[in-house]
Amino acid sequence: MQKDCRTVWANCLRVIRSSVGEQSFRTWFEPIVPVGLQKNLLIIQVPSQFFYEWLEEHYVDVLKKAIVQELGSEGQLEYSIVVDQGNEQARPRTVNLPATRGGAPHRPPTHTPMAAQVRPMAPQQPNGAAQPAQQNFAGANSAAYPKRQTPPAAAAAVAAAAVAPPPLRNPFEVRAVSDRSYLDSQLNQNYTFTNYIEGSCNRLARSAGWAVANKPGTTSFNPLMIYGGVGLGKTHLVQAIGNHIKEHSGNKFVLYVSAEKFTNQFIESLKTNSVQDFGNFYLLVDILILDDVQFLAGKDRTQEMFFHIFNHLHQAGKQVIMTSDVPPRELKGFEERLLSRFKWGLTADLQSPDFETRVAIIMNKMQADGIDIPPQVVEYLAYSVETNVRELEGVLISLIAQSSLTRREIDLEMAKQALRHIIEDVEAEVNLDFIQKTVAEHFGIAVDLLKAKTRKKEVVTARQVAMYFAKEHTNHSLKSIGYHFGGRDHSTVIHSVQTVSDLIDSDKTFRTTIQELRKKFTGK
Ligand SMILES: Nc1ncnc2c1ncn2[C@@H]1O[C@H](COP(=O)(O)OP(=O)(O)OP(=O)(O)O)[C@@H](O)[C@H]1O
Repeated sequence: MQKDCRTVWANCLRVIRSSVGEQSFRTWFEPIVPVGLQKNLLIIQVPSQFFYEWLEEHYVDVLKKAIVQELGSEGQLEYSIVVDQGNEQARPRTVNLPATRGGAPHRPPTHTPMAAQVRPMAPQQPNGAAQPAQQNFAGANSAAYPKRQTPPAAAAAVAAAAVAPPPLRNPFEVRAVSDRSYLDSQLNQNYTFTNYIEGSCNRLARSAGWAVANKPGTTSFNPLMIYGGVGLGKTHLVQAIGNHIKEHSGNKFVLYVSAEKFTNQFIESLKTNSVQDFGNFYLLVDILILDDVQFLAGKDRTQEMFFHIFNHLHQAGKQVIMTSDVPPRELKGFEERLLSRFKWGLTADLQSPDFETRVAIIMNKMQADGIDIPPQVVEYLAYSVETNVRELEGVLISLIAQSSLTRREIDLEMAKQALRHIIEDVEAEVNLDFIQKTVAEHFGIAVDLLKAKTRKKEVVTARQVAMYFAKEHTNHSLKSIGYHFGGRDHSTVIHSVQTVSDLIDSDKTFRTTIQELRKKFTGK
């Protein structure tokens, strides 16, 4: 009697089931649909390119064994891969199967358009994106991750009685997870769009983030890559996106993970032979936020794993969001195929906040803590800490602590003290105060005169010299230097620096004065 493809595949499944674990069987073999049998060629349909690659990498021998048993040594297997028509970028390319390694030969995979497939268990998303394996994984045994969330109060009793799994001991402990609300997103709820101050430094990144937060996976910003220097708000922004999605599309599983944690978990899974659980777990995710992706540099195997996960999620219309300290083109130690994927969507940078944004950030933080500080203190802080929002926050925290310890109102003097302690390392020992004091002493004038309006010649010269050294020995911008010299603008600072440079060239006595002063700042 002529066999049909279903019977052949059912027999193959029996062989496979005896060779792989239950979890793997459900995850990797149950979703496969037999779609054709031509003599000794069995055609099976798999939900995605990733799925196909995974089978090839991990189960090729098991599949061969099953095919040979069922169709004889001439038996062949062909994969038909479901293609997401609505997402050309994600369209898998034809992949040639590796040369036969004994047993049944393979044929290259064919790619079945999503529309042509008949699979009730893999519904299409509204945007037409294929939703292949992931749906099935969610219902099947899956790898659970960090800690469970507390179920909402109303559901707590039912949950406790019905499913409540015991606390998970390790991140990838395998257990049935039919309710994904048990999975913790690892998001910090304090990071929101509301408290993320917008400025010209972050406008593009913020609006792209907002678009993604409202339509995850369906904009062309997939992946969304945010890059920028230390402490400029990358983590805040991507977590704000995650929190917004969680709040507005409750059933989506958002996961925030740092690249370092991802790497450590992956290494752990290698040690404990649970790489598949690791992979399975990440396939559950609807929105994956990977922070500090530069950490993956040079870590080939972790990159490879991330590559597969990325492909699968992207192809299934899931959103991927990443941060990096440099733009993708400057990332070193990455495989080209991964770098090229980073550039598929939108890359947006974060710059150091400008003065007005810094003022707004300070005001916002102070308001959130219910603290009032005089405008001139806000201005002083905003002028003094220019490059890094985290540092700015450090000064604020220190001010708040001091004010509550000493029961004093925050004033300019206290702000100066706080700055001295906190940004010492930025300016080293040579800070603006020291320069002003040293130069004033040298010229025999009071420090305050450097900041005053007077235009007496000896004061003007001393002021110009102090500005010159401030430019040479501190990290302050021209604008900030001007501010610390009585609120002068940056063109005055440029003019001062130029005047001093010219005098050094033309006036020997003046040159000696500068050399003496410089020794006090450099020790040489
Ligand atoms: N535009 C902003 N509005 C409000 N707060 C901000 C803004 N930018 C940064 N911050 C705050 O600055 C601090 C540092 O930000 P964050 O940790 O997001 O920086 P990062 O770029 O991820 O730093 P790193 O490079 O060290 O990972 C956070 O407390 C964050 O809330």
